[in-house]
Amino acid sequence: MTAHLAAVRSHTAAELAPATARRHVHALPSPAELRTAMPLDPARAERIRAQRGAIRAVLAGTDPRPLAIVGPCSLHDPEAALDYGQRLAAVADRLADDVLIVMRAYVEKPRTTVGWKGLLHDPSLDGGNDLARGLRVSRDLLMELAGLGLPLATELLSPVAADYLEDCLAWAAIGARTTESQTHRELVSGLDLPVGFKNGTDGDLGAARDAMQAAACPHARFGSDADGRPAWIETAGNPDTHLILRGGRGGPNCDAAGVAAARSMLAAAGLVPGMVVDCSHANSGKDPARQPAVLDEVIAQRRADPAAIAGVMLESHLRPGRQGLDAPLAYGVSVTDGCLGWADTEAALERLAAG
Ligand SMILES: O=C[C@H](O)[C@H](O)COP(=O)(O)O
Ligand SMILES: C=C(OP(=O)(O)O)C(=O)O
Repeated sequence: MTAHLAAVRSHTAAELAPATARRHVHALPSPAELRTAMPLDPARAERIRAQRGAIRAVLAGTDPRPLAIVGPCSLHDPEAALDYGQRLAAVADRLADDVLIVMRAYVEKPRTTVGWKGLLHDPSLDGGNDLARGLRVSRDLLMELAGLGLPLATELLSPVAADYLEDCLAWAAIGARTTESQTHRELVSGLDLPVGFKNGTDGDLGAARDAMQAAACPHARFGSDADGRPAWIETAGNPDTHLILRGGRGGPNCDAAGVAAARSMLAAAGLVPGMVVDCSHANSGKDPARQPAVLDEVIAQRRADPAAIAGVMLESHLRPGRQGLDAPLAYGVSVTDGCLGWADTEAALERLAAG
């Protein structure tokens, strides 16, 4: 050991990472501690492994059913999330021969500037930002939802948080704001689950293509081990990534011409053609009432060419629309992007299954 390293080791952790005027450091349990305190039972873990395989088969085209990633823009109320999950699980069972339904269980939200960042960051929805409680509440909710038998989807925003939640997930997204991030591409390279990369908020597809190529390769990255110690992590590369068309500043990109352009880009790069269309965000102009029309356009395209689009994403909650956090909250209404209500969601999934 060099004299310099010995000197560093003689310092306490607090001395090395002091609070400053610009930051205050709070302790968290390690991923191993949280997972040991809140273990996923073996039956659920086994089912999640099978769900990952089922999603891979749809994306590879060996299962002809469409994938439907459906659920709230964000989960803010565990009771409403479980109520929603129970209804979705019943529909997923009923339509299982014709559509593979996965629940959006988003506990982290990327923001354009600032705003509520999700249950994981602020479980009390009051700006208290108790991330330690956010981890417990989020893991508890994901485990309960997984217990309903639904495959779960989330956006992986904080690479640190992924270590605490990844085992509960059947699918993950890298969002439009982070698809270009090397850190997120390296994270995906080490994940053993299918992952969708969204096109950029400007509508650029190239960043998602580059992300898929980068994530398929092995990497060496900085991270921490299960006990929270700093670690150098070697990742093997993830072959199970795909594109998510979410539209961009120029408008939607999921019409037949947009899908054809995306397919030829993927083919030129030698990437899997199975893509997902996000019927919300810029493809609906953030107007939830337009999601069914976007879905119908996707269904028509699939009818003409079943291989054109592997799946869809819908933002949906128990009740339609959205609400702010500055007034008493109505039950089952999104606190982030506007969502379809339950009746329209069920009707949309039935059309997708019939299509
Ligand atoms: O899906 C959610 C939002 O579109 C995304 O988190 C950005 O939200 P914002 O523009 O309201 O910050
Ligand atoms: C934030 C989301 O989407 P995007 O990254 O496309 O804005 C989302 O799906 O919740």
